[in-house]
Amino acid sequence: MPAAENRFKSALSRGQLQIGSWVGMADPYLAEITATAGFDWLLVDGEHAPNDLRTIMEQVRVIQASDSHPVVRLPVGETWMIKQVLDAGAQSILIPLVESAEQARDLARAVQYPPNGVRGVGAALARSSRFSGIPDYLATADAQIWLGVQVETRAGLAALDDILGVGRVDGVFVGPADLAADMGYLGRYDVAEVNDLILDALGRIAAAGKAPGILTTDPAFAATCRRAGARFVATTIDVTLYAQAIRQAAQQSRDNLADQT
Ligand SMILES: O=C(O)C(=O)C[C@H](O)[C@@H](O)CO
Repeated sequence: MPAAENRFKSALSRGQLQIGSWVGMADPYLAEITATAGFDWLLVDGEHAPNDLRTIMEQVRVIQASDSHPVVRLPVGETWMIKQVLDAGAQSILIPLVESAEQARDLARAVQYPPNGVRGVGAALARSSRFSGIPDYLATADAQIWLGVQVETRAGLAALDDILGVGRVDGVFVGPADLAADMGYLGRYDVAEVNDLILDALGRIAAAGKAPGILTTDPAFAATCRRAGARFVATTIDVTLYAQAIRQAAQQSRDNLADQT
């Protein structure tokens, strides 16, 4: 029996649009609720949400039991961290702040077993192999891992063509918040100069045969990114969605009941 098919990777390689949401609540119960929403993929955020290996694994587990696919974003592309989340059963990972082909090549090695890579061999006792329940795991795991890298600085964009030349990189996510900050527009998402660079990058990524990705909660910009070639598109962040909704609910209740005495 081989490693489970990575449906996100298969869909992207067929050119299919994958619509996703950020999952930053750092809680499996809430991830399970989000996994009922019908997104193609959910980003379990280990970079900016207060997650550790166990909370990531628990969220991966509940999302894998749904029709959505978990993508784990690590805080940094360390080989040992990548090994741990892959052993915990993640098949898709996204690594922030990649600025060179050398860095991308290191990541490519980290997601593969020898001789192609350096992933440590311990799956026999890990969730990834169903605790040795997948006899062909070691021989088939590499092919089902999806590696995405984030290009989100001017240095990263300058190295984009080199990064795209790294065969084992499957997708490139352009990070609008970090790119804007790097360009001197901290906290701004409406700067034409930044958006033009994002759209240009998405087109170059698509032209290189890789999956281009983006996160934007602006529907009009999401549509523009899609037209520029974006294939994995996150349109929602659970934390901000909840924060807005609960604040609005509180205000509406206050407005409704204020004059009723
Ligand atoms: O640069 C970006 O944009 C991202 O990398 C995504 C953010 O980290 C996301 O958490 C929203 O701010």
